[in-house]
Amino acid sequence: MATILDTIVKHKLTEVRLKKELFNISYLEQSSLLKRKCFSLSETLKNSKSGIIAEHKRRSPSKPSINQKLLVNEVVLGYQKAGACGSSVLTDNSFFGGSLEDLQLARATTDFPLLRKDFIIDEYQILEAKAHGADVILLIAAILSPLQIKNFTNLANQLGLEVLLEVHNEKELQENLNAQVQLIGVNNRNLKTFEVSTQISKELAQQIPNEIVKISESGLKSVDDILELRTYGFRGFLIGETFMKTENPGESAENFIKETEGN
Ligand SMILES: O=C(O)c1ccccc1NCC(=O)[C@H](O)[C@H](O)COP(=O)(O)O
Repeated sequence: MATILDTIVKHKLTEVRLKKELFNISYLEQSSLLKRKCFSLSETLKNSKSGIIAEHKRRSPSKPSINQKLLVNEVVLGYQKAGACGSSVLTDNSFFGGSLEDLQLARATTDFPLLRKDFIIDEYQILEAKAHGADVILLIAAILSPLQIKNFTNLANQLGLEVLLEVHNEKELQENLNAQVQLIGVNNRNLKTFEVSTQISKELAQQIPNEIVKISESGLKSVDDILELRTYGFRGFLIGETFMKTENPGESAENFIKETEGN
């Protein structure tokens, strides 16, 4: 049976092919954002006490409606004021209701690291990420070969972008340890069943080399989750729904961050 990732990737292949026909590389090269020096998420996390990366997320395959009404620029500005280390902005439209315009609005409003959260399967999307204001791209090991991850990382790094490599099991991690990424994220959400457990972060933590910043992603709800994962060496924590499901995600993030910094 096809998994949600299979479905998303199938859709993404068509989406990117059509986009490349409509807007070729020289169109992206006109963006003034391409010349910009990126903010470093890995350095920000190394120097942060809380390590929170707060996500803008309207909906997802596991939650059809999280928060559809707030403006992306207000949300990410709230996150920056709250003291988050950066923000993740979903740019996939079909499954998450996000867009590249969201990323560009977030860039225009903030001056902290922005992660383009999407399903990258083509080099075109990496240039597109920088051209719309991203500092970091996500590469998902479950949908790419180790060679693609190496090549995509090289291109991203040449553009000044950092790479967050997402893994969910030992094989995905071990196969890609030499890819030269700056950040490795362990996804606590099983994308086949949508079950969430921080157990996988705890199991894989020791296998991630110390020079790569460790991030735990998804399903993080409480300050206790953060305090426990810190003891396993995690420096970054990607949180979406816990903040986005509230009326004021910035305020929720601020309270959460204050509590993590106090402990
Ligand atoms: O969130 C989903 O349902 C999902 C489904 C399929 C692929 C990816 C998915 N999520 C993307 C993410 O990585 C999360 O948005 C991110 O880690 C934040 O997670 P959470 O704090 O649980 O909202």
